[in-house]
Amino acid sequence: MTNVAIPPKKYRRIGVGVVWDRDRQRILIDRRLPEGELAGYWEFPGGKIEPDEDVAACIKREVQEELAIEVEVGDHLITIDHEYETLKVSLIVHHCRHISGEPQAIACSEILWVTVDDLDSYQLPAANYQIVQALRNKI
Ligand SMILES: Nc1nc2c([nH]c(=O)n2[C@H]2C[C@H](O)[C@@H](COP(=O)(O)OP(=O)(O)OP(=O)(O)O)O2)c(=O)[nH]1
Ligand SMILES: [Mg+2]
Repeated sequence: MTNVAIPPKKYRRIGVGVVWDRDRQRILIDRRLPEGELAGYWEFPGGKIEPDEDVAACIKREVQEELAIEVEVGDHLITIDHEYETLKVSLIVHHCRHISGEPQAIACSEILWVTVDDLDSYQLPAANYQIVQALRNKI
C-alpha cells in the first residue's frame, strides 16, 4: 500500500467590510477581476489579514487599496468559516461607514451601491450567503 500525503489546505483570515453609505440605505459591492480565484463574482471589499495587523486595520487598508475611499470600521457582523476546493477561509465581517472619497475600481472591475434586497441579483461566493442572511436578520 502506498501512502499518499495530501497537503493541508491553505488557510487564510480575511477582513471584509460591509460599507454603508451616509444614509445607511445602500452598501458597496465590487466585482472581482475576470481572472484568478472567484473571477467575476461580486463580493464585499476585503482581503488577507497581514501578520501583526488587527482586523479593523486590515479592512480599512483593503478598502483604501481596492476602492480608494476612507471608511470607519464599526461593529462586527459575523465570522464565517468556509472551505473552498483548495482554500479554507475565515471571513471576519464588520460594518463600515463611508467617510470620504468617490469609490474607484482600482483592484476590481466594477463597483455598485446596492440595497440588501438587491443582493439577490448578483452572483456572490458561496460563503457570502451567510453574510446576506446576517444582514437581513439584523436590520
Ligand atoms: N474580499 C472578499 N473575499 C471574499 C469574500 N467572500 C469570499 O469567499 N472571499 C474569499 C475569496 C478569497 O479566497 C479570499 C479573499 O481574498 P482576496 O483575493 O480578496 O485577498 P486580497 O485582497 O488580500 O488579494 P490578493 O492579495 O490576492 O491580491 O476570501 C468577500 O465578500 N470579500
Ligand atoms: Mg481583496
